[in-house]
Amino acid sequence: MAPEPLTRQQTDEALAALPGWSTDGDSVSRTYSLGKHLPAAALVMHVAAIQEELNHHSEISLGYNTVSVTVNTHSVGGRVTEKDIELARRIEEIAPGHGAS
Ligand SMILES: C[C@H](O)[C@H](O)[C@H]1CNC2=NC(N)=NC(=O)C2=N1
Repeated sequence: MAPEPLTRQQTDEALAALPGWSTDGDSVSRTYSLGKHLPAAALVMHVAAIQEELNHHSEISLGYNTVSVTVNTHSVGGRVTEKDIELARRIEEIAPGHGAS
């Protein structure tokens, strides 16, 4: 069953517990800074593994020492759902271990 889109207020409330994450109303996103390129690339791989586990996938981009993640739920027409918040929470759990801030 497809998840229900969150209202903007529900999204804002969920992101209040996820510092650094923001929303434009249609997706949630965060950019992480890391010291160097390879640790940033390692974070991308770790996020990719989590995404496969959750079967929920972000747009993720790798810079020299940055990783940017943007996600919404395609199956409900590109709206924010609890699945996006769950992915954001999971990324927050592992990002500090990569030296990301
Ligand atoms: C068939 C497969 O389960 C779907 O395409 C999954 C895969 N990953 C997904 N990722 C995101 N962000 N939204 C989806 O609706 C989605 N659906």
